[in-house]
Amino acid sequence: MPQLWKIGSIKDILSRHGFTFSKALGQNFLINPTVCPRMAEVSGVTPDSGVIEVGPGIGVLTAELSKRARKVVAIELDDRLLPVLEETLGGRENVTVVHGDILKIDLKGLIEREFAGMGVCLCANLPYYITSQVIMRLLEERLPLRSITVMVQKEAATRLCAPLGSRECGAVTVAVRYFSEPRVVFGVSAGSFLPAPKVDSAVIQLAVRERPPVEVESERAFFRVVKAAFAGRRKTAVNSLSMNLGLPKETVSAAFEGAGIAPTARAENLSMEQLAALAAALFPQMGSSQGEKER
Ligand SMILES: C[S@@+](CC[C@H](N)C(=O)[O-])C[C@H]1O[C@@H](n2cnc3c(N)ncnc32)[C@H](O)[C@@H]1O
Repeated sequence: MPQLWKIGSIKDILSRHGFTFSKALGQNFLINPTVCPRMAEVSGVTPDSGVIEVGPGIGVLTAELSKRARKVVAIELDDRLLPVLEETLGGRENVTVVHGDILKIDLKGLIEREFAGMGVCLCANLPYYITSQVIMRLLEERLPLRSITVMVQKEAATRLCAPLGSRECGAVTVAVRYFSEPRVVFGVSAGSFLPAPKVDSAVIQLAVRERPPVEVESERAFFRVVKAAFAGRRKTAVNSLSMNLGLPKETVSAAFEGAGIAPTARAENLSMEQLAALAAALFPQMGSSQGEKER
């Protein structure tokens, strides 16, 4: 097993395999030797738990996770990295590398098959082009994950962990807070990666909630309202909801009045409870979108 943390050996492995970085696959590999142990340390992984990693790259984080977990399953899309991972992680018996796409793979089945009887965490330096999609998939499917610890771009970290009511808050912030309690754990400079991206990064952690903080009759209606409210950032929430849900302004205004919300409020001023109250009031008037199923 080569000493992975040295930049020289990382470059050497990659050049021996003729590997070139793919920007399209978000390939910025960690070369700062302190980041992976720190991430693995805060990930919540224990000797009796399992961990899923998205995009192991050449396996620097995987190796740290394998020292602390009972089992690691690392899902990598780029088949060019499979022989590299065979070289770097081949000797580790508690690591399984799966060739697949995190957005398509059957994660529920994988967890049942690979981690029977274990608590499971997810820890990854995410490919940034699919940050929100990956996080929303993990949360919406209600996978039995204890926590999700991921490296994301600094701006994404701020947005995903923003408190409701702040300027950075968006529809994805509400969704993340509905399913989890998020926090920024530590910042990571752009120079910690090869190649160095243009922006800094941060590790965030989502502690998955057992129960959402508000009760909603229909999650579909709730998230349609959230998306519609935040879709017109410079408009009042009444105007955004009316326009994006195709409802008369009077209907939306009445829902605001009924919930005791000022008609001038913007989406970022609304609390989770207020968004839930609006969804409950507007739900009977909202036609269902094609192909969407009630939960
Ligand atoms: C930011 S790099 C992280 C690599 C490594 N974990 C590290 O920290 O050095 C993202 C990794 O995700 C992989 N990847 C990109 N899209 C993916 C997808 N849809 N499913 C699984 N892996 C993917 C890339 O090939 C790359 O290995």
